Amino acid sequence: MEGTAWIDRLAASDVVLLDDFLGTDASAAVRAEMQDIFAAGLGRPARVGRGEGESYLPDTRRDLIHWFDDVAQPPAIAGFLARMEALRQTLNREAFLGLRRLECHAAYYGPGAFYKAHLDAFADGSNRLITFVYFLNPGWGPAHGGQLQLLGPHACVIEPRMDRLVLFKSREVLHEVLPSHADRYTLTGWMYGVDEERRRRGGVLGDLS
Ligand SMILES: O=C(O)CCC(=O)C(=O)O
Ligand SMILES: [Fe+2]
Repeated sequence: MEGTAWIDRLAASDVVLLDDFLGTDASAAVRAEMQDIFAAGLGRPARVGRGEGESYLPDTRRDLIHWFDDVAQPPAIAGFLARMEALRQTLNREAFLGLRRLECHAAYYGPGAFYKAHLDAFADGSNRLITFVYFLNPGWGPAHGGQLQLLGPHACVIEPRMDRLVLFKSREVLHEVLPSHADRYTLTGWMYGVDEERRRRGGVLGDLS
């Protein structure tokens, strides 16, 4: 990837697009592993909110997701996660964002699936600071739908093209996924700042990574 100019673009406009993120072979390998995950039935209907407020709201979102935990992932997905971890460290070094960790899930939007307008940061003092979405849809065209629509001052339409990564500020950028008319695979994740609860308890040092 080209230097760190993308960090200035993210700071200036809250959103940045990086095309050809992994390259042709690596992105195709990630897509194949994603297809295996969902073909194996590992996708679960995504829920909205968290903790006791979490619920299945099919009028709000209709994707299937599979969370990655700490155990080993298939090699191409592991390579993607390693790249994202490197980006997290670059953001900390160059932009002093204090991003402590990242989480990521695989998502599959089948025909008719969507995700209505939302912010990714929870209202209860969430520490999600940066959202990333990596698109895995070769041959995408407008008839396939599933565009990531940014709203409000950031309004623009992002086509979910193969090997494209978008990063945006989780608290600032209202967005929605328009109805998909084809299989749509993505890796979506978040980089977290200092845990608010932990900070209140004075345990920040234990959270350093
Ligand atoms: O798949 C996308 O384009 C965005 C997904 C999203 O907004 C989310 O999972 O919070
Ligand atoms: Fe989102």
